[in-house]
Amino acid sequence: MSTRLAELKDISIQFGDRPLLEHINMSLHQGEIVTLIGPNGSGKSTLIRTLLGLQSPTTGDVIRHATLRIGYMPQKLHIDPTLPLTVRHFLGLVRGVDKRDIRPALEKVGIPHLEQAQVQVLSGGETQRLLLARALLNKPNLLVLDEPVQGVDVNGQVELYHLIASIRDELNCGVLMISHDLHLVMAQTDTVVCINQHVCCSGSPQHVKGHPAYQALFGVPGAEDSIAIYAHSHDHVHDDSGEVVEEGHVHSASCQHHH
Ligand SMILES: Nc1ncnc2c1ncn2[C@@H]1O[C@H](COP(=O)(O)OP(=O)(O)OP(=O)(O)O)[C@@H](O)[C@H]1O
Repeated sequence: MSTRLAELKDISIQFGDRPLLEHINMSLHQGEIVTLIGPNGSGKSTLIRTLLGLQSPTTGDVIRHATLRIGYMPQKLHIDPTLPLTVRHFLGLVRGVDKRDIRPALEKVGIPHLEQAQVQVLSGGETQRLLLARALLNKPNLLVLDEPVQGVDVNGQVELYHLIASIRDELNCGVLMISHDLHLVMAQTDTVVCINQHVCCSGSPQHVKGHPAYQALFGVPGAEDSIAIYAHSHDHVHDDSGEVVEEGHVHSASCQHHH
């Protein structure tokens, strides 16, 4: 059994009187890649922010192992476009960074040739690699990646997921990441957690892909017409057969949370 790094225990989050997350349980281990998947606005980033301590849960606990060191890759790079800033300088801004670690981090993510490039001119894929390099500078044992393949074409996404898996192999770190495409990420993930307010289903990618709750949200593989990942409207919820339920969440035997 690998070392447990962190645990989310019965996390619920409410904004005003709107419940966003309900009774989420999740564990993160050394050497394991966990992928969070769920519709837009389902609370994935909020859950990650809760793990990071940036968001307080309404109820529930975040348990962090004493040795936990998180390397966080945010969803977006916010940089003033008029500010001249090289890749090397950008990484040098990380608090407590040892400048000797910059070059190896860039090598690890495959962009050492961009050390002197301006960050504003990087392509989508290069920008994501830079953010990944920054997350690695802290010598983390848990990488937390909020949509690491954002703004990258399909081939680039596959490459990035391979890169993340090879970094996991090399560092034996844990990884928690958000993805929008189970099919692209499934070869490089150990565990998938599908959330839509609560944990709809979780387990191996194969298990989740075949689960009715996943299929209700993302469509049945092969039935192209029913795939509606981005067109999905969330003013309603589904039960596990995919039926639309007007109000509230309907519990069923496949729900993996406490009733
Ligand atoms: N501090 C906050 N106060 C009020 N509402 C918030 C707060 N933080 C997040 N929300 C709301 O919670 C919802 C979920 O946001 P979140 O970014 O966690 O979803 P997500 O699953 O990561 O979405 P996406 O896939 O679109 O990135 C959004 O409607 C957001 O506006």
